[in-house]
Amino acid sequence: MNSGRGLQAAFRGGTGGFCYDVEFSAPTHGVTALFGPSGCGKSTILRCIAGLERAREGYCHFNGQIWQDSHRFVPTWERPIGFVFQDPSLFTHMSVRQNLLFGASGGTRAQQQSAFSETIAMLDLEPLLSRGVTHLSGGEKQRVAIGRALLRRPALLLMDEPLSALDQPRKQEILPYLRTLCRNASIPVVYISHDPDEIACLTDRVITLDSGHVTHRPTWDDRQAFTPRPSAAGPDVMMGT
Ligand SMILES: Nc1ncnc2c1ncn2[C@@H]1O[C@H](COP(=O)(O)OP(=O)(O)OP(=O)(O)O)[C@@H](O)[C@H]1O
Repeated sequence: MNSGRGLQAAFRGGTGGFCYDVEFSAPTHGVTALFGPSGCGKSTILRCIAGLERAREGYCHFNGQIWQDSHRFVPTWERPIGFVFQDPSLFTHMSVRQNLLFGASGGTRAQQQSAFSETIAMLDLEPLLSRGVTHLSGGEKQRVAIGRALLRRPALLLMDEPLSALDQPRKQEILPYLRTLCRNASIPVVYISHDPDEIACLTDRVITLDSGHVTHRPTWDDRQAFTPRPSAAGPDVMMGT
């Protein structure tokens, strides 16, 4: 495994009776899916990348920074990541604007204001800014959660089935926003889903998992400039290297 740019990860361990042993990498651009049936270990592996789970043996490098190896384990709050979960977990005593600004970081005041304007435009949040979050629809809450994660200016965005708690109409409502985000954001994304349509619509390459193991992984070349794929094309799924 090289230690260049992008994400390089290898985790071996167990949670309860479940054992995993995976190795994969992802480039610095576009959306990499972790895909597989329910219970195959997608969330566990994403939690390992985030440092929310500590694999017994683990290796995780991102853009040359060591997040985990045999000597060190960087805690979650020191990893430059944004995390969007299935449950938006918003602060119910705060307005949409306050939720978005919570934890917003990095750059000058002008850069923060510009990032805020871009994010609310991309996710169409302007009409919601002064509202409380309790009575937002599921899709609106998830848009706020995505905006909040982006405003932390993460170097890597981790998304764990962000649409799975939504019914079909809410999914259809939020998919265009996610598609825009995935195409426009310059942040690499690792995206979990077990929905093939979502994977085809949103992601550029797919790592498939089964029973805690990688069954297929794509090849990629980070020296090539990233060209967003036309929306009609499917993601790059290739046999394991
Ligand atoms: N804290 C835990 N204690 C015991 N077992 C766990 C724990 N967390 C996960 N597991 C088990 O590990 C396995 C993998 O779970 P994980 O949530 O990573 O799968 P997944 O592929 O994300 O599933 P889904 O698509 O249903 O969310 C499952 O069998 C699950 O029951």
